[in-house]
Amino acid sequence: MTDVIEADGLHRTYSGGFEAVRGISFTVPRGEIFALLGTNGAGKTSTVELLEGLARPSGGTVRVLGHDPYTERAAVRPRIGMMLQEGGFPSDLTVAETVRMWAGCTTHARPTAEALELVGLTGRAGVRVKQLSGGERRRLDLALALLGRPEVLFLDEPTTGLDAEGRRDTWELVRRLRGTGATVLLTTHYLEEAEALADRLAIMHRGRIVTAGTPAEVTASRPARIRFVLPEGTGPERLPLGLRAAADGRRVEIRTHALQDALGELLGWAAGEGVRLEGLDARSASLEEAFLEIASRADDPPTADASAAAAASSSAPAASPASAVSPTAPTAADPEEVR
Ligand SMILES: Nc1ncnc2c1ncn2[C@@H]1O[C@H](COP(=O)(O)OP(=O)(O)OP(=O)(O)O)[C@@H](O)[C@H]1O
Repeated sequence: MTDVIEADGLHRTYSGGFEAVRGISFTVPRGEIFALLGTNGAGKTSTVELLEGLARPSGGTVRVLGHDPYTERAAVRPRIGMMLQEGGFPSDLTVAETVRMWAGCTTHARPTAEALELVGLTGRAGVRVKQLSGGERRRLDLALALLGRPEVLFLDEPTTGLDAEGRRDTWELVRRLRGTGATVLLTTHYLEEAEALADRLAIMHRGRIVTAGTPAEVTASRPARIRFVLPEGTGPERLPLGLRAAADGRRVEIRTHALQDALGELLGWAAGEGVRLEGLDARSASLEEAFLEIASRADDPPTADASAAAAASSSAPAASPASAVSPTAPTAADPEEVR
């Protein structure tokens, strides 16, 4: 499969010297949905803007559809769709007028009715933008991003502000677009969104990719968890040796990479001893746990990023130690950003 997005050792340093993106590398093949996750301020939007060609990296290279999206903008722009975190529309235009205005600047634009239908805004065509709800504005944003039938779609938090139904409609639409061969890179704060949609994902923290891979690969490295409460009079010391994990009084939590074995041992012991395990709950690791563990980390040394991400996904290599520079060491000067 051809890689339509290639980021190699990307850095972005803002004026003032703050390095928001610290040497990240990943590739996205054609027809894949790739999600960038991370805490607030992790550098997702800063990265997406580099991929969209809205800013020039201060280090490293970006290729979208084989071109540099910043220096070869004319070659890339007609083939990509962008949904920024905050779209700015003239608020007095109606929804349909907004789409028509945008269509005027788009090569081979979809008909207005088709674009509105895709995002479920047909019934709101005559409504002024200022009267739309936040979720409807997000959908209008999406309609504009889809107008030019893009081969590559960048969606920065596409479902923020949408209700549960709107979110699911958007997921369905994104899947349909993938079905037509589009490549989608999205950022999201919703872990279930990444889990439901993404073929692969990367979790960013403080400007670096800490882990990357399929949702299953990312969670596989985390231990599963068994929780239960022992009955009165049964102390955790009575548990089989291998299961005497972190116990807080009668409350027991066991973390294990062999869930079936541990659960089998526990249930066998409970049956043999006639012990009832209250509130027994066994679950595999979730993306949320992986995310929270990463989010709680202090600023890791760059080398830790490289090994973690490389282990998680060979196709999404992390920053090489050589390319990870000090956050206070900008490479050049520029009025708006250090390039
Ligand atoms: N123009 C700017 N000048 C200086 N610093 C900036 C600028 N834009 C963003 N930053 C900083 O860069 C860091 C990364 O911001 P970015 O918006 O890329 O993060 P994010 O992962 O998209 O966060 P969020 O989830 O909150 O949208 C933040 O610390 C932010 O304050």
